[in-house]
Amino acid sequence: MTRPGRPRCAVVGAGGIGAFFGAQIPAAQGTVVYCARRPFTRLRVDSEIGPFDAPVQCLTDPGSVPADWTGLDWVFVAVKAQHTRSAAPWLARLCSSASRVVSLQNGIEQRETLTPLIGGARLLETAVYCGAELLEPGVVRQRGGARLVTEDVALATELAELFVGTAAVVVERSPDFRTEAWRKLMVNAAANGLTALTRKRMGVLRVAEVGELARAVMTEILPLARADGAQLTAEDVDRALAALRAPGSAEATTSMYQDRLAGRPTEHDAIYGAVARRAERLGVEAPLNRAIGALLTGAC
Ligand SMILES: NC(=O)C1=CN([C@@H]2O[C@H](COP(=O)(O)OP(=O)(O)OC[C@H]3O[C@@H](n4cnc5c(N)ncnc54)[C@H](OP(=O)(O)O)[C@@H]3O)[C@@H](O)[C@H]2O)C=CC1
Ligand SMILES: CC(C)(CO)C(=O)C(=O)O
Repeated sequence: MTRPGRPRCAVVGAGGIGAFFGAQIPAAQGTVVYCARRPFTRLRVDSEIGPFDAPVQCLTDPGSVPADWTGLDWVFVAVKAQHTRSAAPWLARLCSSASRVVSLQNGIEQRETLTPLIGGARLLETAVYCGAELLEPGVVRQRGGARLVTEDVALATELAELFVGTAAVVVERSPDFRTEAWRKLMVNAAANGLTALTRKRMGVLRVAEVGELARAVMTEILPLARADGAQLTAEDVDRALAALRAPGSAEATTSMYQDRLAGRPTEHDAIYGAVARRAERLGVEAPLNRAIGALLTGAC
């Protein structure tokens, strides 16, 4: 239930993104509990504005969620897509129709996946632009800006209010979230797989042949995105590629690169698998995206 006073928030998956955005909620705006696999007792974020510590309350067992927390005000989902099902017990304990759930996950299938797991809660999807990495439980390194693009709905306004007073987070409401979701998927399809497969940072896209491959991967997505109602054009590909290849991005990593380097499973199904499924459904070809997905499946 929504209680008087500060909203209560939970972050399910206290990794780079979950811990970073949880730490950005000012204490005056809400209390945050982290639902994690590995416990931590302090939360330190190292960002370009300097390191700061955030208050920590961490749980590692969904069974330990107090009964009166069901219907928590805000629940942020920040596990990798392949772990959403394993996080279902947290969502079952925390969510009711009174809750607001924010997906911070990459991909275009969050609504489909999360809706059956969140007890009728209102769901806000986001496209997350933020480079964050969990160095160890409770220690996050974040670089560059932190932007959440959402639908232009009342829930997004409430989300923006939660971050009032936090210069580090921008919540941008878009009148055309479908286009924004596909734009983000297109960026992920170009950047995540190619950095993960080459095991190189974003600067690898500045290699001419790799940059051309990234362009082809994104261009292949255009007709699919348009068949799905998104308004993306070749200029969007140009802009996205220019941003990915900017000299200032060369040292940036991607979440998939981080997982590949650490020997963890990668989130390829939420990116390339999603492209393949949508292509199948809409009768569009996507051989390059399928090939990258297949390579990552083999690599993991
Ligand atoms: N990192 C980035 O820069 C960006 C990431 N994203 C997206 O954000 C989402 C989160 O990514 P990111 O933060 O990088 O991922 P991380 O792997 O850093 O964090 C995910 C966290 O979820 C935890 N987890 C996994 N399963 C469970 C479970 N069943 N219950 C509780 N916790 C669990 C993991 O635990 P453990 O630590 O034990 O593995 C990990 O700490 C992804 O969808 C990603 O694509 C989007 C934009 C940028
Ligand atoms: C766009 C990018 C590369 C960083 O925000 C990302 O979404 C990721 O690392 O998964």
